Amino acid sequence: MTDRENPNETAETEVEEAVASVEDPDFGASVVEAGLVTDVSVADGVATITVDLAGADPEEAEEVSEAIRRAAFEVAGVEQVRVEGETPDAGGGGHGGPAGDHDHGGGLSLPEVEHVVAVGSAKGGVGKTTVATHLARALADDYDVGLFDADIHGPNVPEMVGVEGPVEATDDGQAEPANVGGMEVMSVGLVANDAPLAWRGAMAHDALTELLEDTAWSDRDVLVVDLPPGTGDIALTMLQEVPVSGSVLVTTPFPTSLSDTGRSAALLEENGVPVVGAAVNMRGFTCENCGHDHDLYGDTDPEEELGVEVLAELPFDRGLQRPDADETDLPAPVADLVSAVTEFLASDDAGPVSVPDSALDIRGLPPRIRHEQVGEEFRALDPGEEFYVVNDHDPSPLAQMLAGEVAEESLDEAFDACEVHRRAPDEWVLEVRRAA
Ligand SMILES: Nc1ncnc2c1ncn2[C@@H]1O[C@H](COP(=O)(O)OP(=O)(O)OP(=O)(O)O)[C@@H](O)[C@H]1O
Repeated sequence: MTDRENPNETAETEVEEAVASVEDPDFGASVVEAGLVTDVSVADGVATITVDLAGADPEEAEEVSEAIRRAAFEVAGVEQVRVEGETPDAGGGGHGGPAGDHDHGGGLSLPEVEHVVAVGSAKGGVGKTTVATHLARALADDYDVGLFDADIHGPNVPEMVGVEGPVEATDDGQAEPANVGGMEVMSVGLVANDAPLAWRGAMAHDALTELLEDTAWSDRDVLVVDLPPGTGDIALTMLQEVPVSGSVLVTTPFPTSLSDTGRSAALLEENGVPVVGAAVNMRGFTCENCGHDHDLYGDTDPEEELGVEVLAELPFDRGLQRPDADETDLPAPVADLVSAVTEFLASDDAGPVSVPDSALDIRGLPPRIRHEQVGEEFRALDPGEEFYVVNDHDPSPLAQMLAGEVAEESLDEAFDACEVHRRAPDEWVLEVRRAA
């Protein structure tokens, strides 16, 4: 540290003084003295004022936020004002911080992970772990990959990849993942055997998400998560809390497995979990003696039954029962799956699992303030510049508002790109690029 003055210090003092002129309606004192303003910062002409209005009446909170904004705008050099923090609308749990830190307001924080791909199945024993481990191992040829075994009922991943627990703890108390040829692996089956009670009943979900979050992952391009079977309780909650880029469903071609998996796909989509498609496992087998192909479950049409794309069809083949660590040529169906997942991750559909720190997080702000802040920042954009807004519900109407009211244009004229992504039930991202 040097003694040099913070170049923004003067601006911050001025903004604080301006904001201090706003009165707390309950006590008639300055909002600063009343402790309703918890932080003021100014950088590049953007003043960010953090407030704690969780205890205020919603209407009053809206008025105070608006008065604070207007006061800050009066300060010379301030071009944009952000009011962030806790308001009554946020239910006491505001989301004021930057959106880029993967904090999902009750969700999981996985700052080291670029993309999470969840592998799940509506039924047990259909080959979910087999598919998840093949996928992770094959992706690890080109990417930094993590594999998390969230299957508390049958944590088979360690056996599939040939590692044993218990894993060690790092100096700061995190669980050190096992390293399998550069791929990092963590499993319920790798934690000490003397703590299994937490893995049952109501506590299982908390214990599982804690293990995922408290694993000392290095920077990972992709984290493959092997989910517990079913899409009830643990699996669905897990999917809602983890910032999942895409999920892969595993099914056999058996009719009931297909109909259950189709329902699971619909449920996931309804809950904002993107479904990349399905891997149909044990599609048929080639007899070692007669050399003929046999269909194990009859002639079903998985794609029609599932309502999602079939990414790969894996035969019943003992050679597929575990991935080969030294494999140079991927089995064809595994290669199909990997290329479908890779293509998805490179597409816009995978969404911004990480959004930039500059994103405007309007969750928890009173509605009028939300619209004003979004409009103001959009007006300040240069042509071709990108803009991210994080909201707690579908921000599509905001895009309409920006195009119509702010730019007085149609959506196509206003934006070169306009995407809505749902990262978690209460975390939606609007990503627009202003027309060049
Ligand atoms: N394509 C395949 N060919 C041959 N055997 C397979 C294939 N897929 C899975 N198996 C075998 O079927 C069994 C169940 O597979 P797996 O453990 O992957 O299923 P799962 O859906 O993860 O099960 P669980 O619900 O218990 O977690 C394993 O013994 C596995 O080796």
